[in-house]
Amino acid sequence: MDKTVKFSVGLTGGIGSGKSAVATRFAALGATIVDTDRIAHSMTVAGGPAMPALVAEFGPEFADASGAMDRARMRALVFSDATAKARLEAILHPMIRSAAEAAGAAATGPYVIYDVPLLVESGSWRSRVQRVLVVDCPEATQVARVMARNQMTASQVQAIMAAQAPRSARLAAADDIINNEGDLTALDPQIARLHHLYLAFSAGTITIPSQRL
Ligand SMILES: CC(C)(COP(=O)(O)OP(=O)(O)OC[C@H]1O[C@@H](n2cnc3c(N)ncnc32)[C@H](O)[C@@H]1O)[C@@H](O)C(=O)NCCC(=O)NCCS
Ligand SMILES: Nc1ncnc2c1ncn2[C@@H]1O[C@H](COP(=O)(O)OP(=O)(O)OP(=O)(O)O)[C@@H](O)[C@H]1O
Repeated sequence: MDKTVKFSVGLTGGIGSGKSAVATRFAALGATIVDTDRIAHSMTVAGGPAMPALVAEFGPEFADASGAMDRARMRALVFSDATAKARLEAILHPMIRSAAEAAGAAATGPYVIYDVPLLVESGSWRSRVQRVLVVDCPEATQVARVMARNQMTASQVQAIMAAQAPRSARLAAADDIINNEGDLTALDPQIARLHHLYLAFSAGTITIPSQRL
């Protein structure tokens, strides 16, 4: 591994699994977090760098009156039409990847956590991180949490889950797993243990298993 590149972890999990809750806690311990959902949002605000290409591809009705992406309209389209989802991703993913890499290169923490919902689905992300950390909870818990957070119906949440890798595929790709079935306080000891492991990897006092290099 290039010594100038910081040790990096790809944090992933299905919608509503608890990635943001986990990332916030790692940040409190000093890790640098690069949140690809947040980057994606910044690309699609009014005047955002992806907006000209999105309007050209999908039409002006996919921008709201301010010029930002109409997220509800785009969500309804892409989670019922796989081709439209691929067209959206073809515009956004390269932009998200390069902004995420720039943020990672500027990291001030001892290691970097890239929060990437689609890490298992995307070969290019898997090869960019040294370690894959999966946040896991039962699918019924994901549905309940997202329904409560976003005022969505169960079938709307299930349509998004159907567009993501299955739970079994994510678990098979994991180097580390955080179980988020319980309450939020159950995260803390799991995160403390992994933080010490990642500090040791980043300091070189433990060797990273070769299959991740
Ligand atoms: C589809 C969009 C318009 C829905 O917007 P919305 O505000 O409702 O959701 P938000 O962006 O906050 O994403 C919430 C969650 O949806 C899931 N999700 C988002 N995009 C995708 C996708 N392309 N495929 C599968 N799941 C997705 C993730 O679990 C994500 O954490 C938006 O997610 C989007 O622009 N997606 C394309 C960019 C992308 O792939 N982002 C994922 C991170 S790289
Ligand atoms: N252990 C928990 N107990 C109760 N609520 C939780 C727990 N973990 C997360 N939540 C809540 O569930 C919702 C989803 O969590 P969070 O936003 O962290 O998931 P996420 O994986 O980042 O979601 P997304 O894929 O949509 O970005 C939030 O409202 C959060 O507050």
